[in-house]
Amino acid sequence: MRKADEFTIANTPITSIHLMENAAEAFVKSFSKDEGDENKNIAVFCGKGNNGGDGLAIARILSSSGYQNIKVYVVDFGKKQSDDFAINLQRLAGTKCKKYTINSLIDVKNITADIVIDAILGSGLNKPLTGDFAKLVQFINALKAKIYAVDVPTGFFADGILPKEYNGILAYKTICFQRPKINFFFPESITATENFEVVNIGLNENFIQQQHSDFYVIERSDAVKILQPRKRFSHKGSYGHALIIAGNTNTMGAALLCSMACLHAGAGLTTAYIPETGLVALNTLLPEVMFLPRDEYSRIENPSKYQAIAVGPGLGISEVNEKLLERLFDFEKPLVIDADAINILGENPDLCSRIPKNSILTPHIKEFDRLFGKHDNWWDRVQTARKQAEKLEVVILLKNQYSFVCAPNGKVYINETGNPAMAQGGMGDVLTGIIASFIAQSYSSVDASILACYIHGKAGDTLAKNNIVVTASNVANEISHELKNLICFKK
Ligand SMILES: NC(=O)C1=CN([C@@H]2O[C@H](COP(=O)(O)OP(=O)(O)OC[C@H]3O[C@@H](n4cnc5c(N)ncnc54)[C@H](OP(=O)(O)O)[C@@H]3O)[C@@H](O)[C@H]2O)[C@@H](O)CC1
Ligand SMILES: Nc1ncnc2c1ncn2[C@@H]1O[C@H](COP(=O)(O)OP(=O)(O)O)[C@@H](O)[C@H]1O
Repeated sequence: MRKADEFTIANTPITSIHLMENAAEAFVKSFSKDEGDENKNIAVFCGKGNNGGDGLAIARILSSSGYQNIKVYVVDFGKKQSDDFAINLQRLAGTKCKKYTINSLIDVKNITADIVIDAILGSGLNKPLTGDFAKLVQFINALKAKIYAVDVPTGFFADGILPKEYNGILAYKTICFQRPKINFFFPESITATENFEVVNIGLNENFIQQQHSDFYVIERSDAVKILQPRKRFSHKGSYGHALIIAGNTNTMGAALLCSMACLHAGAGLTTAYIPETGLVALNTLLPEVMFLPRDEYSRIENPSKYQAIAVGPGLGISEVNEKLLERLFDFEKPLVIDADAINILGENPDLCSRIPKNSILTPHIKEFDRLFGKHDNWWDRVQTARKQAEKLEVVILLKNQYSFVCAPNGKVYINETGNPAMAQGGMGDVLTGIIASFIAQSYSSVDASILACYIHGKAGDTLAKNNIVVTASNVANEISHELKNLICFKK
């Protein structure tokens, strides 16, 4: 992002001070949607770098937009000021904002505020907070004001391993510029900021796109690009046959949910390879899905007739299922590997080298750590996922509120759709069914994973507009509708 700032400044008529003005305006636009009351006491804390420069410009723009009670606190603990900070300090002089300087902690004693705007340190943070900075931040957090952070909460590292003990600003919301910081996608960031919003500040988009980065946020346009319309004269054979190997006596629901999602995501044919005890439920709930009986003696006679095979949801961990997984590996055909199939691999790590290339593994955090070892932070976990995806030549879809699709070429696609209403059992089974469906329809493993993640979360988002909780079967039923909405964006 720094390079993009520099490029924009050097190659467009935009100067760095203009860019700062854009950033401040974008911040105020978002802030004033949330905080319409112009009489609240707002304290803007500004460091002396560019983050502080943003803070000064924000205070001025808020004041000229009608906010009445703005106090600006310049944090002067002996750091050098940036040029754009200095310009904005001059510009503040003509406004109604009251300005104070904090040279030491003695100066903060009587500060009170309803709202704090934190512009002390932003993306320039290069070491953990200590000394006066740490104490000041502690004081601000204790004000119990609603804190809005500018670009990054002070003390929060935008990328890299987050320190175990976070001692930075506890923001209600961070309004960040142009692109989200990678660390916002990790659960550890919830301490630093409850929410974040990305606002456009006019950085050169072409340049950002050309920059080398292994991390991409999945956008609707990506999903639209991947999704293919159903063609004239096509028939069920055109959309592939998916085999769902899932379910057990007590966990038949997993097989049903997975098959249901596979159906609604458009596979031409779906067969559930489940124990006989599931037959009645399958026929009752999903008459379109075919049945293949599974017991310890059964074999998949003709694997080549399936364009996609998913294995694992509710399968159970047993020697029989371990053998089943080994036989599947012998087919040397990409698989969608979820839940107990991953747990079986966790218990038999030697099997990993036999996973067919281009398979897709869909672990949640616990399954991931069982398979690849315990991790105590998400940054490392995602790095391991990347390494393993490259080494095993598979896609690893690490599931969470934000899921990470780690491709065999080292790229990571971050999915932003989905919400806490979806935090209920069976949701992952649905995702597996959707992926299997897309593989059956001939999408590549990476494309199928990206599209499935996006549409799964999008379905959850639509349903969460009117429901506090969204069940897995609701999501499965919504998929086809979401795909139809998406295809409408295709030119
Ligand atoms: N570029 C642009 O055009 C645009 C940039 N924008 C804005 O700029 C922000 C980045 O600004 P920035 O690079 O000036 O860094 P910033 O976060 O203000 O801090 C700098 C100072 O922090 C210090 N420091 C570091 N760690 C520390 C610690 N632990 N404890 C104490 N001090 C510490 C470090 O000093 P040092 O310790 O290295 O001597 C340095 O002096 C970005 O977040 C966005 O808000 C927008 O306006 C859009 C246009
Ligand atoms: N808070 C959330 N926000 C977004 N997605 C969520 C959230 N909670 C769960 N999900 C999604 O639901 C799925 C849960 O998967 P998993 O834990 O394997 O479920 P199960 O094993 O019950 O089927 C994942 O795709 C995950 O991304």
